[in-house]
Amino acid sequence: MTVTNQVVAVVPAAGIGSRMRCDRPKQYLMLGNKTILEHTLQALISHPAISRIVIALSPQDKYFRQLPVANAPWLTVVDGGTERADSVLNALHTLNADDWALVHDAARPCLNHKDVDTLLRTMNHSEVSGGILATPVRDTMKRATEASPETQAVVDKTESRERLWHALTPQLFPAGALRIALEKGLQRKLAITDEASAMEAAGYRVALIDADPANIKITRPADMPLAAFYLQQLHTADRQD
Ligand SMILES: Nc1ccn([C@@H]2O[C@H](COP(=O)(O)OP(=O)(O)OP(=O)(O)O)[C@@H](O)[C@H]2O)c(=O)n1
Ligand SMILES: C[C@](O)(CO)[C@H](O)COP(=O)(O)O
Repeated sequence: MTVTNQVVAVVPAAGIGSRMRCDRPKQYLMLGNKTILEHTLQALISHPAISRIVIALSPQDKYFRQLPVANAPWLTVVDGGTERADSVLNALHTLNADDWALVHDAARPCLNHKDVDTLLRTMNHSEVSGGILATPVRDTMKRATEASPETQAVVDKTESRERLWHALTPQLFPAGALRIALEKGLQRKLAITDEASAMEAAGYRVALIDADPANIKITRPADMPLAAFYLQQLHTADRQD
């Protein structure tokens, strides 16, 4: 794959944010003077390698059209699907097969450009088919026993954290190969929770890029003050660069 092929950002933003337990989908919660989604879109479109973003929105989304970015010329909107993978697949149908798809969660606004630069360099590595931002696990990992929501969770066993990483986003793959891998993974009813899992199931090698753990996915209420802090740190660093 050559670097002249276009890099298109794909942003799955059709979730309801149930774990955030708030009055709107979490991507529309405010962080400072913008919504989480606006911060994420800005982090992507301000990178020099990204000229277009395809965003997947819920067909019932009533918030997005109120945002100034809704009419951006570099933005294509598609319908999201039942699962995140369905939303990504719908977006991929608007890309050329030889585009590079840089898939990034709407719920991850604290993305820094240095990590994107490192990820883009995997496009030139012949021994992998793409790559993902990731961070090594730091804590001891416990597997719980089967339990009902009412019972106290107890440890079944301690899992080895040897070579164990948290997968983050963006995840970068050739759009054509990713589309086929996602279609096959969904047909096989595999648990496709990120793009890499579909590519792995299709037999591809995926690079792990050791990235800034500040690139958190805002999932639960406790993530909001942390994301606000990391965004402030990012903007301070940008002003100093
Ligand atoms: N059918 C879906 C489900 C999720 N997403 C997006 O995928 C990203 C990561 O998903 P997650 O953090 O799980 O978001 P939600 O599904 O909204 O959260 P929850 O699981 O708490 O409902 C989010 O930007 C979300 O908007 C999507 O585009 N389409
Ligand atoms: C894609 C992802 O952010 C990588 O960690 C994660 O799999 C999304 O999972 P979710 O359950 O859809 O939030």
